[in-house]
Amino acid sequence: MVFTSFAGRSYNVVSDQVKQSDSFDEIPMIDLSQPQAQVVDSLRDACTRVGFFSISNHSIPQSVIDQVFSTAAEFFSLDDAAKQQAHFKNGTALCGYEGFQNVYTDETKKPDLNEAFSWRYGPDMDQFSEPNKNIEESKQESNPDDKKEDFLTSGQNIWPNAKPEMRRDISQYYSHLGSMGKILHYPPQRAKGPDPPFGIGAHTDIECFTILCQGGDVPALQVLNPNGEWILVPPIRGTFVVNIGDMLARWSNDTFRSTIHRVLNITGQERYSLPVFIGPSYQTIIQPLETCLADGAKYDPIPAGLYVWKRLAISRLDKDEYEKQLVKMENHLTPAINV
Ligand SMILES: O=C(O)CCC(=O)C(=O)O
Ligand SMILES: [Fe+2]
Repeated sequence: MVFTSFAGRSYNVVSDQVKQSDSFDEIPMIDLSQPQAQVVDSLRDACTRVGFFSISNHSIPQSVIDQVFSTAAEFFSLDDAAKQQAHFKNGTALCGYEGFQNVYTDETKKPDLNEAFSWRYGPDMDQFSEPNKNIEESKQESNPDDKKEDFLTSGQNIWPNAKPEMRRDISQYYSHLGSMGKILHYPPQRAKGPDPPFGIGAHTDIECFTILCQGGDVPALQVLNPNGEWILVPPIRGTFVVNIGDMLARWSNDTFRSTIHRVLNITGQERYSLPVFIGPSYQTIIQPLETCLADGAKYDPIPAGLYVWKRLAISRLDKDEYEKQLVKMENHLTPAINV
């Protein structure tokens, strides 16, 4: 069976001929309190063989995690108008609220059965909006000639007016991490029948790596092993799941694996999760590292920001809007590749 992700990656070919030592049937757990050399060995194995691992003893207080999940559940239970006010189409950074079936993640373009809210971190992202100011006030204060309309490097987050404390709780959680964060809500879905929807369709992540917290005890995240079997990532309170994304796979010339995963919530319970996608500065050129070129470079250099923008925009904007914005984004980000 050949399985290409939305990114069209090729090593995600799966077959029943794979040697056992090259496959996996469970997600490794790495205890960060172990001696450093042991942690490094476990990381190397997990990143090169599996592309996914869980971490324990990470030192982020459980109370901060519980608080952000309770804020998330309250936000998703607001009425639709309150959530639409923070819709990503009201901003410039492709961040904000995404309703059910607004986005597709897998290559079949089947809409995802989740709603989500995402934001980015950066000193510029919130400079116009005090915690309780709404987006209209924020827009009036911004200078239209300013480069603030540029995507990614200096766009603005939008926060829902109906829940001002959401920004505080998310920022507190986020200050322990970095890059772009998201909260997702997956309703229970039907288990049987032809062509079932997915909470998130099969995909690989875009940035370098993802740190994901699964809320509650709702097993639904599945990872594809090289034998073509879907392996469950069990939710374990007090741990995070970490997975390699496509940028780090490109950077390491596929030494590190960016592994296909999906969400199927057939537990009958509501599920919430909180991924943070971590990458380099959006001006960085991602080019296979010299130490990983034994088989020749598999990828051309790309500017990180343009890569992220294209991957996000293709499943969120209609064709005309995508083409229109692409020109702007290429102008904004392409010079960096010639440096
Ligand atoms: O909700 C999850 O467990 C996974 C989310 C995910 O894969 C993503 O947002 O890229
Ligand atoms: Fe993902």
